[in-house]
Amino acid sequence: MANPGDVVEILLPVALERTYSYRVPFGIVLMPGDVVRVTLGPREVVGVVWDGDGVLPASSNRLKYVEERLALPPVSDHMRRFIEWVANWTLTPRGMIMRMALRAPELPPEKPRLGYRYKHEPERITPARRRVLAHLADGFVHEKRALIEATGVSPGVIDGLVDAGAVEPVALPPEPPALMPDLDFSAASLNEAQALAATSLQQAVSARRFSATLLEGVTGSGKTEVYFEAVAEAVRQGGQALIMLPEIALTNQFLDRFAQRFGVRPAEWHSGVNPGKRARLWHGIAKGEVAVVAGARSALFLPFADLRLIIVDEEHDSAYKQEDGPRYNARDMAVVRARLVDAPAVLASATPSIESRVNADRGRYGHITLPERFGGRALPAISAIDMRTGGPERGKFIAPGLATAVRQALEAGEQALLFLNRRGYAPLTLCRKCGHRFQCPNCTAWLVEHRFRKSLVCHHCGHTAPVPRHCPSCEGEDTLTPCGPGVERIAEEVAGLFPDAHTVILSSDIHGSAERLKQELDTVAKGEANLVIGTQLVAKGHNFPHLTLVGVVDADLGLGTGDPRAAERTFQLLGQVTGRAGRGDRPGRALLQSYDPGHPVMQALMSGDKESFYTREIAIRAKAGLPPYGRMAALTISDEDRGKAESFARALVKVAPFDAALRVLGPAEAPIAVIRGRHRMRLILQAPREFALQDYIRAWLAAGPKANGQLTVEVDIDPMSFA
Ligand SMILES: Nc1ncnc2c1ncn2[C@@H]1O[C@H](COP(=O)(O)OP(=O)(O)OP(=O)(O)O)[C@@H](O)[C@H]1O
Ligand SMILES: [Zn+2]
Repeated sequence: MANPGDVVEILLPVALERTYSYRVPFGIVLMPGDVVRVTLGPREVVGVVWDGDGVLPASSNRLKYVEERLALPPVSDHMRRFIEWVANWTLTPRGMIMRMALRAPELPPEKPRLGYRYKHEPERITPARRRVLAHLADGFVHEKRALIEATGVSPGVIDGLVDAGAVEPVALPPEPPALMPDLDFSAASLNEAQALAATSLQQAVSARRFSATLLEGVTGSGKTEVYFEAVAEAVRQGGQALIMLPEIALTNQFLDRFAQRFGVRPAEWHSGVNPGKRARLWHGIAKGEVAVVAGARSALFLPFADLRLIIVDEEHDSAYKQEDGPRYNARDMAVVRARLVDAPAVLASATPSIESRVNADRGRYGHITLPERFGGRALPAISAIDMRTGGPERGKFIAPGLATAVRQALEAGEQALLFLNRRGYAPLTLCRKCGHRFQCPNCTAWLVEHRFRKSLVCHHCGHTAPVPRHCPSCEGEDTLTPCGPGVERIAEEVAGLFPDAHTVILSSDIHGSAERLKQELDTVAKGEANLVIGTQLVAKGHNFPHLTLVGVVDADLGLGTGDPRAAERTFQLLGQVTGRAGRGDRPGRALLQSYDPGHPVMQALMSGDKESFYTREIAIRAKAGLPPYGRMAALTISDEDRGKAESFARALVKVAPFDAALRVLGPAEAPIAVIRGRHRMRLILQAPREFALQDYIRAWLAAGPKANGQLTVEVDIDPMSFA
């Protein structure tokens, strides 16, 4: 506790490691975690009273005073430790992490909600007044907005009725930020395996201590139903639960399923929630009034008053890794947060990450499996179309075998999905006459043609240019040719093959808004569209009951990338997308178009022998010392001037402290050598599992050359993307 005149340490939202000393003014007492406003140079900033730092001697009498303590819930002890943990892990200044935890605290002044009640007939009556009075005739209090909507009158009409004393205004209590789930609304009757799994998770919640459990169940086995019961347990005990989802999976479908179980939707937390709503939720969560939050990565930093369970659904999803700002993996940080609050974490997936599988195999995580689909439904039968022998004619991308299967599905009144993880029309455009290729002026990347938008787009910096009529290099007319397919080109081919199908394309760039995309997903779920063409966003967690056929247009797409997780990712993505088939009454099947159907990933998918895939992949990782058997970090040094970036990277490598256990690879140009005009040099660090990688990097960077000008050094611990 700090009294007036005392010196306190304040953590400020700036990119510096240290805290700042201020003096406590008269009239207030400060505790660690209190949120305060202070001046920093010419600025006013919001900071948090921090503990544990060396306090400056009270004699330094030039210290400024804290301006005021804000009327916000203090940042809890848990949250402060979590902030320290994430900062330390990602090598990010603590203040920048703290900022994420204080993201939406400014509560807009609560607008008084007014309602109206009928009192007596006015002396003067008009048709508009009559409509209002008729609506109020039920004797209940009606909210102004709802009343206006229902009657179509202007607000003045209501005000007039109030002035005439005919209608009485009533103050309504503020709307709650989220409705309380009804635990007994409609519990699913679980099958035996599900019930066992649910009981075990409920016990973990009741134990009130940290545990981590991998909930591994095949697609359609009912993982969601099972973890809902654990959520119910946390709420039954008066606590809160957080369900984390890859952002795109926060669909109406998920929210509706929650509502089917609990009567209301959960509170949603992601970038699309409007600021007013966010602020009210944030405060409701801090007060413990919001019981269940379904959220994306950033939900980890919410100020839960009494968090008793964290679910990470689709835990293997690389969308959990934040790739800019502090580079953290929300799945891993969820486990950390659970440990700090002594609560269980449940990681759910049909195709777990190798990391989580190894943790489960070693007994560090609990392991619950659901080996079968719910309701006796079979997993889809998966087979390959060998593109070397059974491929389509030149310039086409759908093999005759796949076209036939689609036709059969459509004729049977079923739904088919063609999956290609590539947005746009064509990934490369070139001139047939002179060979000119369209490249982004800011990046080492080809421009992707987007035919719907009639433009060439860079997927790295967003650069957009109209598709020209002439080749800019040789002036040739109509010589430009698209190379390779994106989903739009598949849609074009499909339109020729199946002109009568009701086709939708699901791709993140087409729908404009998340709301529109949610609507499109709903039309698919309802079976209104019978032919779906989609990128990876259709793969994640959706339940399309009418879907019986999945065709993977290019199953080899993710394999040749040199990324140590290429095989794992491909296995997960294809396992996920093929798992959309046959979830309803009719059995499903999937066809993989591949030039290498003998590849272990294709073989594992076709045989359904998931275990042999994991065994093999884990052995490869162990042998090569790759994660999770070894640790990795990537340093990206970038500058507008290539020479500067390169000489800085070389200078850095020269001063790397020697350690026999550590390997420093590079510097080498990053695979995408230039992004947004910045040249990127890459260093990769490989170390044994127990190596204190963060400490090493911290010491190294502190001793190394100082970044100046606009040169930046980005550190990525456990990198997921090597682009
Ligand atoms: N006990 C149950 N009673 C009724 N319906 C169930 C039950 N268990 C699962 N289902 C239904 O089976 C379907 C698949 O369940 P769910 O989506 O929970 O599976 P999942 O394992 O999460 O799948 P995925 O990994 O593919 O996302 C859903 O429509 C769900 O409502
Ligand atoms: Zn670009």
